[in-house]
Amino acid sequence: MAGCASSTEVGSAAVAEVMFKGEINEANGLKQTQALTAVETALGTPFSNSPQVPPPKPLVIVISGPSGVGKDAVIKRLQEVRREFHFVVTATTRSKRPGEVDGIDYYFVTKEEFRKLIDDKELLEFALVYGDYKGIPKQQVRDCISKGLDVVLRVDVQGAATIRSILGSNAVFIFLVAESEVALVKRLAERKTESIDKMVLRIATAREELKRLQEFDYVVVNADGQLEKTVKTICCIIDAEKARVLQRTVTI
Ligand SMILES: Nc1ncnc2c1ncn2[C@@H]1O[C@H](COP(=O)(O)OP(=O)(O)OP(=O)(O)O)[C@@H](O)[C@H]1O
Repeated sequence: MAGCASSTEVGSAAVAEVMFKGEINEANGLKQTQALTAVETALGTPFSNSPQVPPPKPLVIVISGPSGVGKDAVIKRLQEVRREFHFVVTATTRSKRPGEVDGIDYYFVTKEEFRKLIDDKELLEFALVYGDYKGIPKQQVRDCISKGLDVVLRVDVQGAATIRSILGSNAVFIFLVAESEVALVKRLAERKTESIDKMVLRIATAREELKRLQEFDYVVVNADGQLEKTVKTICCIIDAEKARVLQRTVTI
């Protein structure tokens, strides 16, 4: 009977078998360390203590969606719950507003500096917004990736398309939607930042943007009063991306 065998009576493989059947104890004289040595001997190589897989690669996560859907609100909350992420700071040519801090709210640059960034192809994407330029400097993303940090970008749907043309499937693209158009309108109205004309433009644009949903990897519904759930879903997506066998690799 296997339970009665001693280490001198059985071969290494048999000892291993005994051990894994849970039949080893001090009483039968076979110490666990001896058994493990026997397993190693049977295997022919020592047990390895190295991680079984390399650490996950840093991610570039692009959060997009129509105006008013809640991109800023979601990112603000994400910043609170996942402090290890780097939230890219946009460069802008507009002048600093009271309370804004250079390097935290925006990188405030001159039009000449911005033009040089465009000429040097050093922007992931840029847009002219009400006469001022806004863009995402590539260097910030490069610096984070080289330090192994995950990067979160917040862009409109057109901006996401531009980034996709540069990074392809190497970034993770998340499309935020409201639960309905009515909910989106209500959210924009409650924000009280839009005139009627601007609301018309934003909702008409949102309809067009929704048609581009297929270009994204994930869609997350940011339902009314459910900001926490939205952020939790995004965290789950990021965790799942970290567990992918084929990791995305960003090079820019
Ligand atoms: N889940 C939610 N439930 C209720 N209100 C929300 C939710 N998410 C965001 N909001 C509110 O909706 C309004 C629009 O959100 P936010 O400004 O974050 O949208 P945005 O997508 O960043 O818009 P834009 O692209 O125009 O800057 C804000 O007043 C915000 O507080």
